[in-house]
Amino acid sequence: MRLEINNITKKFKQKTVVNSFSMMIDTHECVGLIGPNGAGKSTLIQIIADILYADEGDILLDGQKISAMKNQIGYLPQYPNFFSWMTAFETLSFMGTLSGLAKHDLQKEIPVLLEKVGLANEAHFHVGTFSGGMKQRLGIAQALLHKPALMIMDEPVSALDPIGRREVLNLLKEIKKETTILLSTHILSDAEEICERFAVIKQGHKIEDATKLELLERYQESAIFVMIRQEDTKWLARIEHLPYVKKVESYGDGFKIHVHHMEADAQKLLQHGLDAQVLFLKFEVGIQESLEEIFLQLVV
Ligand SMILES: Nc1ncnc2c1ncn2[C@@H]1O[C@H](COP(=O)(O)OP(=O)(O)OP(=O)(O)O)[C@@H](O)[C@H]1O
Repeated sequence: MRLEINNITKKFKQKTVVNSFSMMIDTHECVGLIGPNGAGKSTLIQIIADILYADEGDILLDGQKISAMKNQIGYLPQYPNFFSWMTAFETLSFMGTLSGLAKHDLQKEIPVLLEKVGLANEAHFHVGTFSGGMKQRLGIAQALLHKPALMIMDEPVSALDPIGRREVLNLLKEIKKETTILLSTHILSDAEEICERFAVIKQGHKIEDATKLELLERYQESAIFVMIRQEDTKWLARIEHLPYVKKVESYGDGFKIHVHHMEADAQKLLQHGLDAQVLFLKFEVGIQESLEEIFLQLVV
């Protein structure tokens, strides 16, 4: 399976909310579409799910227009809508029939799916009695009914409480073993738990598309973290004027020393400190930012 998102642009009146967005997703990838509120995630997701038309560009699945490949896609909207008076079983049966699945296949498949999403014991309970997490798991079951090759989910966990969030994230970890996933979220830690790759969208533009490792490497700061004794802090005033030191600042329990060329300058700095009889309690080369910090730098 290969999903190609080619130069998608979407305008609402004069406002461009998705701007020449391109990306490729291959089988068994789990990609997080990350962006702040209003970045254009839902709009893009709906275009991929063929619910909304793009003004420009096209979406191809295995080289075919998405409209001809809809049966390969499972879509979970941001706010799935259910009839509260139907049971979970009836809901899946109703939705399955609407999407053209045969009744006898549904009778066999629905119990398997309810088991998979952890709702086997609630199969005959009314959806109106379900928690947010249970409804979202039912939504996932519905999206999986026709065994899609690609699952597209719009903010699947953002609105849930911690328990519901945990239930759904655990379920997604299982589903990703057999299905390709694209999910949108404005909460990076949700995507971080299940996705290996992140596409960052800001004001409709794709501003980053990288794996976790690539992001961490790309945004690693050229800085050295040192912890020294109080009596050695006068050394910091001396190094501020060295040509290879850009800036010295307080950082946590110690100091961050920004340099030009991390490894070479770290050697020089260490030597300089040792010559000045500084006792280093900690000397760390390269300060690793968290993904959250990188994301904030990108979108703010
Ligand atoms: N039908 C519409 N008509 C006019 N403007 C719209 C419409 N749908 C979305 N927008 C606007 O497009 C922009 C992007 O909205 P979108 O819902 O795609 O963002 P999002 O990244 O999913 O945000 P959120 O996380 O808040 O759902 C917003 O400014 C929104 O107000």
